[in-house]
Amino acid sequence: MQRLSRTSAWPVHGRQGIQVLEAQLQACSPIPLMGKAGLATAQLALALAPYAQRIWVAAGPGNNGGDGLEAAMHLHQWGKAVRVSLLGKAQNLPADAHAAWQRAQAAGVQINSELPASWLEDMGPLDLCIDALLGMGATRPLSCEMQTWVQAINRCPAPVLAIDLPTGLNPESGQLLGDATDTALLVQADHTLTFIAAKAGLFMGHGRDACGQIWLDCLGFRDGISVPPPQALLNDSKPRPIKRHASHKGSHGDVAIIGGEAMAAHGMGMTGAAVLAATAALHAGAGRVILSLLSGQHAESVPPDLMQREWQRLDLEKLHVVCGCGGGQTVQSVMAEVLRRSGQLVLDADGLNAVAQDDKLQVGLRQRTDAQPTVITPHPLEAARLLNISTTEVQSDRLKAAQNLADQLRCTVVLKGSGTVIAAPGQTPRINTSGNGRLAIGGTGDVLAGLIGARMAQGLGAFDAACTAAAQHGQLADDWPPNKALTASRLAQRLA
Ligand SMILES: NC(=O)C1=CN([C@@H]2O[C@H](COP(=O)(O)OP(=O)(O)OC[C@H]3O[C@@H](n4cnc5c(N)ncnc54)[C@H](OP(=O)(O)O)[C@@H]3O)[C@@H](O)[C@H]2O)[C@@H](O)CC1
Ligand SMILES: [K+]
Repeated sequence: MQRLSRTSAWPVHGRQGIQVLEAQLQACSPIPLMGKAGLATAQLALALAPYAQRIWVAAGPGNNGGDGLEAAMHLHQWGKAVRVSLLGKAQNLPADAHAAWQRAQAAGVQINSELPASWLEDMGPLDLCIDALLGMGATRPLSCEMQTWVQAINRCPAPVLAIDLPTGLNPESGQLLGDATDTALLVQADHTLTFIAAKAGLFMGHGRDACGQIWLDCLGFRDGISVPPPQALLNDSKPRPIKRHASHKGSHGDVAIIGGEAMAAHGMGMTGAAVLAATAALHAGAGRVILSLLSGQHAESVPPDLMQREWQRLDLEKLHVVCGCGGGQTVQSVMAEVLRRSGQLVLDADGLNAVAQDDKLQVGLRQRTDAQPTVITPHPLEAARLLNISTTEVQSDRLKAAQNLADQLRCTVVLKGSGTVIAAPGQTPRINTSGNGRLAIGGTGDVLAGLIGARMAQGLGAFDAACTAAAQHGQLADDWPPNKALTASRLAQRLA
């Protein structure tokens, strides 16, 4: 068993991949995998809460419940006061889970079909709750009874350990089951012990909030098991590019930021977005950073390190261009030329909206050559516009949406949001695991675009630059002092 960390590119598998692995693991295991899963759960429970005496296991009607029954048996045998609430009838449990129920009963575990309220008084306050209601078999909206049980777990003041995944979570998308929107219908776990392989839903959407610390037990994985291609890899953190002594400003690339129209349609000046992207590129170590405001004006009060130049005077072929940031409608008029001429390109925000609205620009993006790598950084709504689907469809399969976009537009895609996905043609997508809700403020996307531009300028390929930048951007937010406000400008200035 291991704590999933950010230092390794863990493979992520969907239902089918897990089933393929499961069958092979079971074939070479002398005991049912459920026995291993239950023992691992009990061991983790003991390690997390060594002094816990009173433990409640909420067990569901399938094999996830079976894992819970196995865990309950071990914890009972180790001297804990364990109560199991079983949702459903024991005779309806699948075979392995039924066998686990029989073993737990024979060992003397107290199993009933009620929620704790009625029996808690004679037991005293709970020390730990184990969520074994639903796992990989969760495919439909929560039944009313299941909803009540989920809410009971969430009311429980004790820490919660979820088995395989928190109940209520769609294991593949990270959304709530059945497209529910009320997060009260999702177990909020402190720890999640997942089996066989990491699942995408744990790292995306609501999964990021609901899982707590994620642990993985591969249930006896060994050499010789044939592993299907993963759906994705977790985006491991990477070292920053090293700047050699024997280098000069020209060695670290020139980034140009094109954006910031004078007065956007809604009446607000948008130069700030471009300045943020430029500041990010500067602090991330690009050799030179040029700010080209579409307002045609020179911005006052920007760092003196930034050069300012009209976009028409830029040598686009030689530059790492970041285009879009606050460009409003004005950016539309420059897009064709930017797409055709820019050496390397990051497209963000208004640049993407311009592409979404204009088929010719989409053709222009697709026609960029291999020598003109491009990264686009849509949030879910921008991705939906580009794919001509709804935001809900994007969010229900973020991996697929990012990959479709990458294949259609022949570029690297950074699909932002909870569990940023990085995809490119011919690459296994990455799911970024750093970052948190403090990044959900205006301007942080501009900072990310500027950072990607800087990493490309320093010599990373488009996909690597996107992966490195996403990891670093999120990590900065994770390391941010809790009592200090995180703003986009501060974020840009903390880059290195
Ligand atoms: N197989 C193995 O080798 C191993 C499996 N392992 C463990 O098994 C787990 C997968 O088990 P699983 O496939 O039995 O699914 P599980 O999540 O328990 O749920 C199925 C039950 O729930 C019900 N149900 C579904 N949705 C519902 C809803 N919304 N609201 C209410 N009810 C709902 C569903 O009813 P149905 O939809 O069929 O009517 C059915 O009765 C996996 O996550 C891991 O923990 C480990 O031990 C390792 C080895
Ligand atoms: K569970």
